[in-house]
Amino acid sequence: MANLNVTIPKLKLNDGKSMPMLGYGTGTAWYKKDNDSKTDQAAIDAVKSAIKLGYTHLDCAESYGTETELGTAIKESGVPREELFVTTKVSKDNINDIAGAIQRSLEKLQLDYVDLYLIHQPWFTVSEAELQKAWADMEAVQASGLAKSIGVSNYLPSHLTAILKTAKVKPVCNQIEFHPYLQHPELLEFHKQNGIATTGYAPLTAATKAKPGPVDDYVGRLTKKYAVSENEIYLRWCIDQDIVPVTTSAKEQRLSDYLRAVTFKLTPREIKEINELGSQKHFRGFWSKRFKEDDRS
Ligand SMILES: NC(=O)C1=CN([C@@H]2O[C@H](COP(=O)(O)OP(=O)(O)OC[C@H]3O[C@@H](n4cnc5c(N)ncnc54)[C@H](O)[C@@H]3O)[C@@H](O)[C@H]2O)C=CC1
Ligand SMILES: O=CCc1c[nH]c2ccccc12
Repeated sequence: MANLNVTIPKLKLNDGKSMPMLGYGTGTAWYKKDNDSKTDQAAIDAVKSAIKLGYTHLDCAESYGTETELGTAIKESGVPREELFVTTKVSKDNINDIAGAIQRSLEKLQLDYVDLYLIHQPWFTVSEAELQKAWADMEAVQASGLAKSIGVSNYLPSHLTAILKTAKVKPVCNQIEFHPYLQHPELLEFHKQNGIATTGYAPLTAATKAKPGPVDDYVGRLTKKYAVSENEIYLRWCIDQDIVPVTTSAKEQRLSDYLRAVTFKLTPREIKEINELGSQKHFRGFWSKRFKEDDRS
């Protein structure tokens, strides 16, 4: 397998830290843990392959049940801690004990700190005051040094507006589902106005879950032009818009292929064409019951 020896570019965050612009996720369809107390060797091996290939941005969450495996993989990889960017997320079960949740996550991860700590979803804190309290608890985690940066996931403009009213520290990012069939133009504009970076999960949806679709033919032509697969076009389409895609696979070949996304650049016209074609279809693969049917933000 070709090790491309690529350099993954970094995105500067609003707190001065930097995030590698291609993430490797550990909470996905390929990995389903049937017993939370058992360590899964396949998951450890998959993360180690990713790190060996050059992935440094590693995305996790306490809900995934993979923090122990991620921690073991990091340790066994031998890569110095400071070369990695590790994210985990607090789950709804622990939203009233964020201080305890980060400690437990760090223990499983065998780390002294995470680079990024996120609130996984907003809807369990229904009132504005509860959203604000949870965010203040995140700020305390950052002040304690256990998370270098703090952010949110699956937040809508209304949730962000609520926390920004009382925030001492702005979220560095909002991790949202992002692909041509879920482009969130208003939310992205809100992020831009407030200096909040966008991290995009499920970036390969148009190729893996939402076919056939209006972008298929055009993206097919781009695969020939750039001699890459559809997956890399979708990853590059994110990166070229300063959106950090978080993808995954247990297959080493696929992980190696994804890295080609940092070896070429789409033109502004190609990005615009994918945006326009993609807007003709709406598809949400995650949390659809939590978002209102008509909510595309
Ligand atoms: N914050 C949140 O609420 C969420 C965060 N995430 C994070 O994002 C990460 C990536 O999410 P995904 O939806 O998996 O991203 P994705 O859209 O990049 O899909 C990756 C999946 O597609 C498969 N795939 C790639 N090419 C394929 C092909 N040609 N044929 C068939 N399958 C193919 C891969 O094997 C892998 O299972 C997660 O591991 C997690 O860390 C994911 C969902 C929600
Ligand atoms: O965060 C994204 C969705 C997801 C993937 N695996 C799990 C496990 C438990 C909660 C959520 C998720």
